[in-house]
Amino acid sequence: MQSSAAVRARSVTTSFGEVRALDSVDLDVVPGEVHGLVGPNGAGKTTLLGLLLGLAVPDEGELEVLGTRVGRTLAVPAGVAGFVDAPGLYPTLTARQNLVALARLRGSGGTGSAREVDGALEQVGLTDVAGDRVRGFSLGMRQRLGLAAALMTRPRLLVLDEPVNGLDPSAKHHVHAVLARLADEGVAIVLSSHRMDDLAALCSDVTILSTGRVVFSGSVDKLAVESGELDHRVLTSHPERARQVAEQVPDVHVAPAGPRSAGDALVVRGGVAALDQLVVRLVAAGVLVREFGPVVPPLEAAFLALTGSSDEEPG
Ligand SMILES: Nc1ncnc2c1ncn2[C@@H]1O[C@H](COP(=O)(O)OP(=O)(O)OP(=O)(O)O)[C@@H](O)[C@H]1O
Repeated sequence: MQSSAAVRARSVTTSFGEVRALDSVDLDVVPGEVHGLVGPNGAGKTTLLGLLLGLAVPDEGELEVLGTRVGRTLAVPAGVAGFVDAPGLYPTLTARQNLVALARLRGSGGTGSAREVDGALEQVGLTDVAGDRVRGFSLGMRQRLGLAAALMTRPRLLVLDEPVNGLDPSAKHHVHAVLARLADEGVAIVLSSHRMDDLAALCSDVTILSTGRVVFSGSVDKLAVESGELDHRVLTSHPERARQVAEQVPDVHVAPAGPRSAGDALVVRGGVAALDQLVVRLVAAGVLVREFGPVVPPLEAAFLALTGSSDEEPG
């Protein structure tokens, strides 16, 4: 097994006592790809990221990182940078001092020169707080400093655990832009997130884990299709008339009036053709359609369906 892939995992299994944190996991990531890992709590995301960072080795299966088979000893594979849980930082040092210290500790790659450090801080938008002690940093600022430390090693594979967790919208936008640029330059990025909207904004491909098993792996577009028929909320100028019309459209299921159809909205479910037909008939009946969209976004619905986390009754 030797390839140009950034990550190639086959039947990777890792257990902690009785718990199978990863159960026969396959993963493929190519250079320039931003690959998201998502799954409910305890699904195995952090365990998998830890394997990529060389913090643990699989019990079974084959793992190749940047063309090199991961062996049986713990070591960060060359060209890989990132962090799991939270970046390891020195709270009593400033942001700048942290980056210098981390570069010196690593010994290889960057030297921690002022130019390098300032460049990394600028990339993640921390220039203004470069001289502040990390002790006072918010979660989001620590995440960004961890990213800056990783960037200084000029990685070919970047591994990030919840990199936009705790970031405000502007900081999130900043990090998205940094990651997109790195991917354009050919860096492979594997990141975890609990939020499907963040993954959709950042990733071309996603792997969904559920209790250690891969339940989906593929493009974000393909995942959206997995959601199947969704409940849609329809807001119109004439709610009563709209309900009467909808009840006459073949293959459209109309949910009974209730909390989910609050604000005079109808909740309907059906295939694309049936929902298209509904809009045509509403307009023909003189009912103006003001809003028409899925109650739960398609990616989230697919996630809930695939991980069995949905406790919602079908409309
Ligand atoms: N060091 C450990 N010792 C014992 N069990 C562990 C250890 N690390 C992880 N586990 C177990 O392995 C499983 C996977 O955990 P992991 O942290 O990889 O999941 P996760 O998807 O990252 O979860 P979360 O979203 O909550 O961070 C869980 O059942 C967890 O309790």
